[in-house]
Amino acid sequence: MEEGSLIFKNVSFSLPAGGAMLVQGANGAGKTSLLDMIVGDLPPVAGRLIWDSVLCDSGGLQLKRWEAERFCWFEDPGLPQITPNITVQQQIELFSINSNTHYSATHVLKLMRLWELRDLMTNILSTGQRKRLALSRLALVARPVWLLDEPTLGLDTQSIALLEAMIRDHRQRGGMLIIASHADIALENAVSLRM
Ligand SMILES: Nc1ncnc2c1ncn2[C@@H]1O[C@H](COP(=O)(O)OP(=O)(O)OP(=O)(O)O)[C@@H](O)[C@H]1O
Repeated sequence: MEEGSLIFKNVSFSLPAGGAMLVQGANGAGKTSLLDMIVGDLPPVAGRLIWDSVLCDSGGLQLKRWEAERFCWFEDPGLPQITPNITVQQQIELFSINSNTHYSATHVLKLMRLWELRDLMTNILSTGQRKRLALSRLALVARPVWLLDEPTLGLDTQSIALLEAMIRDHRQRGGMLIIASHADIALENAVSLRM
């Protein structure tokens, strides 16, 4: 993209508590950029984001503060969230620090099929195993909005089913979800946004 060119326009959506939106579009359509905008990493040229009837201006700092409080950001491949040279269990415990989790570390290790791997160093995990470890942060950090960018890449069928179950649980608790994905993922009553 040349500097100053428009990636997308006329994008509008609203989400209620428990709502989900699936963002789809060709490579380069702007799906990741939209998620960056919501977080506040990328100020929009025009437009507005309203949260709980409060207008968020495009000040990145303000939205970054929101990110810390309100969002759980998961970006493929999720690897920056994984700390090298510690065990899987230690990583789960790190994710749990200062979190208001609904679950124990043991529960999440079992839930994410990481229990057998708990003493392995994060460096030697396979792609899908690392991805499952990164996704376990979703269960450990209770946030009202999940922003997921291609979360199923590298996951086997069983792990995708796990993710779908986590999403259902999150939504039943009133959590919201915005997901950019090229893959089919089971989402009941999801709003679809085509870019
Ligand atoms: N930091 C940046 N500076 C300049 N252009 C960028 C930057 N980040 C992304 N772009 C461009 O913005 C456009 C949208 O990129 P984006 O990553 O949002 O697309 P996407 O829909 O998520 O694509 P994909 O399906 O391939 O992941 C692309 O043309 C990309 O090259």
